[in-house]
Amino acid sequence: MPSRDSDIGGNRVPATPDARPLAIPPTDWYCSLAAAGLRNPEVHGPARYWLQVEGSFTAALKKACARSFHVEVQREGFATPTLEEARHLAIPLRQRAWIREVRLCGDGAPWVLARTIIPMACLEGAGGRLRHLGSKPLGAYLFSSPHWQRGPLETGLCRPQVSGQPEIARRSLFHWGNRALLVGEYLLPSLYRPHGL
Ligand SMILES: C=C(O[C@@H]1C=C(C(=O)O)C=C[C@H]1O)C(=O)O
Repeated sequence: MPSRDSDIGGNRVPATPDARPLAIPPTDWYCSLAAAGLRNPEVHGPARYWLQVEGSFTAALKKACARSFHVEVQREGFATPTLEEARHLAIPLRQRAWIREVRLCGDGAPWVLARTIIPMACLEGAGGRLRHLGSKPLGAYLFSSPHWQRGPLETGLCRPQVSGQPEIARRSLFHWGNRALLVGEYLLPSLYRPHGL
């Protein structure tokens, strides 16, 4: 499996010294909250609200902020998705895609890590804008377009390797005709356990 850390070129943003502990850990995906909840009861706790947000996640996070919301691009560029991601997107297994990893920050602190796989077909025509989002949230683009439709949400259970990494995640495909991109959102405990409970 290609290394996520080494093969993203293009507009790669150098990792900041504190980026490592917040890297996205390997994740198992479940089609229902109930199935994931059998393995991690936290899915049924305060994280449940965030796992079920149907509209723009960015908009929901902005509402939860007392002061400010911002997107920090960790890295983005052409790279090879994992085999599981390629299968999920039904694209050729070694085909490169535009991969974007960001931190979604509320009131100055990282709340969510997000990894988006944008296959070549999505970058054609108007989709070319997806390579130039910078710190503009992807959700603002997806939810303001009449073309993109979200598929069902899956719940992820992460296998954190270092403390402080996300433990719970969600992801879904967004479809435009026969094109699809994959958005994964990895919840940091600071989002649903704000007082470290
Ligand atoms: C898909 C959305 O976009 C959000 C913004 C992202 C980005 O800027 O890369 C990634 C995942 C999101 O949670 C959303 O707001 O629902």
